[in-house]
Amino acid sequence: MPVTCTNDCNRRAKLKRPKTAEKLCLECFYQAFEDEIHRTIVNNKLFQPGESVAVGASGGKDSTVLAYVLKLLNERHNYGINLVLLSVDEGITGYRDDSLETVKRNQQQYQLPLKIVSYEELYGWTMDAIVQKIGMKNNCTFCGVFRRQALDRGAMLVKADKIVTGHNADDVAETVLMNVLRGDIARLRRCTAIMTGTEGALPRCKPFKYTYEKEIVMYAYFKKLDYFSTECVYSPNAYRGYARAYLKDLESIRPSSIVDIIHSGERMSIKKEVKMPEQGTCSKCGYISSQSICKACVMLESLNRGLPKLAIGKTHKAKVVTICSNAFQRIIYRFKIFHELERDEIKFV
Ligand SMILES: Nc1ncnc2c1ncn2[C@@H]1O[C@H](COP(=O)(O)OP(=O)(O)OP(=O)(O)O)[C@@H](O)[C@H]1O
Repeated sequence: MPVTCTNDCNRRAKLKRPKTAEKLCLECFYQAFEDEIHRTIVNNKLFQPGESVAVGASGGKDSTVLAYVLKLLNERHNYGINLVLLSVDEGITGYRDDSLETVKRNQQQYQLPLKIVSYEELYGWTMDAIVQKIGMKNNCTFCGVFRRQALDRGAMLVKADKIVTGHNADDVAETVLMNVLRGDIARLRRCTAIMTGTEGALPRCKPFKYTYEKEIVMYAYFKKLDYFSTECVYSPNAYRGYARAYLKDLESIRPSSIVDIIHSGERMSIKKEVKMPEQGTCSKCGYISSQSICKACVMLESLNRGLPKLAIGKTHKAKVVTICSNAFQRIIYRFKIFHELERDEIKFV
């Protein structure tokens, strides 16, 4: 017998909501999904009218749904924000080049401006070249550090007031688990924040903090959104993979586990006597950093000196490398190029 929608709308249920187990028709699912994100945005005051918001657009399901839903909610609820798609081209052949094609199509479909920045122009290195130097192990560390900074640099180029990313509830819960397992108190405190970077850096927020990955996939599927679904060719990402597998097991037994872990992370308090890193700025590039030299500069220098492994692991080892070198000149040069780019009129693809 056909099941009717739990919302008493008399339509046939088409799916079971992963988060609540409600049996819903498509219309009620879309409404519930969009309303939840709207409530997250409003309750956490994520946007102010007139703001320019850069959507970190990788072409994957999360950021594609994010761009689509933000455009829709902005029009439906008059947030008054200006959305810009911002993509980082890490230089990964067979992965990012294809996904950027998806972002370019999204730009046409959603009629939003698009800015692409690349590791090559910012750092003089593509991920393909980095992997050739350091191999498959630890390359995600380089990529993550460079991407974080590249997104900020790109957002500054388009004069954005903040950045939004497609990190979803599963991502946040995995990160809580990983930080507990590593005893990383500083990151544990930061990772559940819906908005970070309010002290000095460009604010960065996660409107999908409470949105389940399974629901994002369902939404993209039923709405027939155009997204790219291949995994990065360089990211076995072992540690997160275990946290993810564990979380999926928990979710299958108790779907609320994901949001429960996020709430646990939010409620954990840190003893006053625990010393937390202090935010300052990098003495080389001026980017926000809790060390005198930011991680991106340390990594870049180690790459340029042909000693990339020194940038992985303990910071003091890496610092020794950065002190003595004419590679500093190369960094200055890179950032000079960057500032020249910055002065240029921004051209949207
Ligand atoms: N190359 C990139 N350019 C711009 N934004 C990016 C890029 N890579 C990641 N992001 C942003 O960071 C978020 C989380 O990235 P992650 O690598 O975890 O991918 P993901 O969970 O597969 O997300 P997606 O499905 O959007 O690719 C993305 O949703 C996106 O907003």
